[in-house]
Amino acid sequence: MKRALHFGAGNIGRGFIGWLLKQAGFEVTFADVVPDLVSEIAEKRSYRVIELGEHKRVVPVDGVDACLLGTERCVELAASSDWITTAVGVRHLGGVAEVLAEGFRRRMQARLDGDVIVIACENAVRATSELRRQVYARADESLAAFLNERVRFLDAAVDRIAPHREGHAEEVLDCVVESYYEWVVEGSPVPGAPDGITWVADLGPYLERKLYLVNGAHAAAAYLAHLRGIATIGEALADPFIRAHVERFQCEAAGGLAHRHAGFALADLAAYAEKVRVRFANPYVIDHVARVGRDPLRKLAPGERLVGPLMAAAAAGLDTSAIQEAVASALLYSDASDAAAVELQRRLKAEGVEQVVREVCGLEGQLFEGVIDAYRALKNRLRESI
Ligand SMILES: NC(=O)C1=CN([C@@H]2O[C@H](COP(=O)(O)OP(=O)(O)OC[C@H]3O[C@@H](n4cnc5c(N)ncnc54)[C@H](O)[C@@H]3O)[C@@H](O)[C@H]2O)C=CC1
Ligand SMILES: O=P(O)(O)OC[C@H]1O[C@](O)(CO)[C@@H](O)[C@@H]1O
Repeated sequence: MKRALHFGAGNIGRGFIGWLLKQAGFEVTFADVVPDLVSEIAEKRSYRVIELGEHKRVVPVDGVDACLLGTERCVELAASSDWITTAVGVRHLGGVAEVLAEGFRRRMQARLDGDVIVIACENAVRATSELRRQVYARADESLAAFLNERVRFLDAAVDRIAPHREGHAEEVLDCVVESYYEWVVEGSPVPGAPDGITWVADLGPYLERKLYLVNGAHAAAAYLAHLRGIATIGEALADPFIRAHVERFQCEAAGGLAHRHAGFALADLAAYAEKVRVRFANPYVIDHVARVGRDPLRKLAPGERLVGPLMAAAAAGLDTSAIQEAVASALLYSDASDAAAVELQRRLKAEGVEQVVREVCGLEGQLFEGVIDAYRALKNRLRESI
C-alpha cells in the first residue's frame, strides 16, 4: 500500500488533504506539533469529516495514524513515504523542511525504490517551491543530486473553506468543511494520485484566480465586517454595503486577471466570482471574521491576496478603488488575540501609515497615494461610525 505523510493535522489536513489521500487508498499518517492532537489521532485511529452544503454529509475517515514532528518515527516516515503533503501555515514550512532533509538523506542511503511526491497545500503563492528551497538549503551535493532525480516538488492551489466547528462538531477530531473543494496541482498526472486533483501545466493563473477572487474577496469582506462590528462572514455577506464592496473587489480583480492571463474570459471569471459569493454566504457555515482576517501582515504583503489583485487591476488600467479600500481596511484591522494584527497596529503607531504601506505592501506611486487616501477616508468615516 502506498504511504502518505501529511504535516499539519488541522482543518485542511484532516478535512481535505488527508481525507482525499485516504480515499485514494494511501496509508495516511499525520505529523503535528501538538502532542494532545497527535495522541488523540493515534489512539482513535479515525475521525469524521462533516461536510456542510445543502445536504449535510458525515464522512468517516478510518485507519489513520499520527506522530509528533521531528521524532524518530516522523523522520522514518519522511524517508519511506511515497507522498508528502503539508497544511501547516506557510511560516511553519522550515520545521517540515528540517525533517524532510533528514528523511530524504536516509532514503538515499537506504537506496529505496520509487519517486517521492511533495506538495505543500498552503494558501500562498508557490508554497511547494518555498519548501523545496528550504529542503535544498539543508542538502549537500549528493543529497541535492538525489532530490533532483527522485523527488518531485509540485506546486498547488487548494480551496476548501474549513470554518469554525461550532454547531456541527461533536467529537474532538471532527472537522467541519464546506462541501466544495478544489485541489489543482502543477505537473503531469501521477499514477495512483487522489481522484480529486486537477492537473495543470501552468498553475500561475489558477493560483491567482483562487488567491484574488476567493481569498482576496474573503479578506475584503472580513476586514470591512470587522470595522462594522460584524463577527461572521455569513452576516457580512447579508449586509448590502459589504456585499457590494466584495462584488466590486472581485470585479476589479477579475479585470486584472483577464488582462494578465489570455486563457481567462471575463464572463467565466464573473461566474466563478459569483459562485464564490454563494460559498461565502452558505447558511450552514459559520465562519468567523477573525479566522478569515487572521495574520493581516502576511495578507498585506506584495503578491498576496490584496496587493496582488491591486497590481493586476492597475496594470490593466482599471479602476482599483474597491481593492484600495480593502487594503485600507486591512490596515485598520485590530485583534488583541492575533499577534500579527497587534504588530501591525504597533507599527502603524510607531512608524506611521506611509512607512507601513511602503514596507509591508511594497507600494509606491499612484497606488501608494490611493491606499493612503482610502485609509484616511476610512479612518474619518470610522470616527463618524461607517
Ligand atoms: N482553513 C481553510 O479554509 C484553508 C486553509 N488553507 C491553508 O492550509 C494551511 C493550514 O490551515 P488550517 O488547516 O486552516 O490551519 P489549522 O491551524 O487548523 O491547522 C494547522 C495545523 O498545523 C500544525 N502545525 C503547525 N506547524 C507545524 C509543523 N511545523 N509541522 C507539523 N504540523 C504543524 C498545527 O498544530 C495545526 O494542527 C494554511 O496555510 C492555510 O492558509 C488552505 C485552504 C483552506
Ligand atoms: O488561511 P489563511 O491564509 O489565513 O486565509 C484564510 C483563507 O483561506 C481559506 O480558509 C481557504 O482558502 C479561506 O476560507 C480564507 O479566505
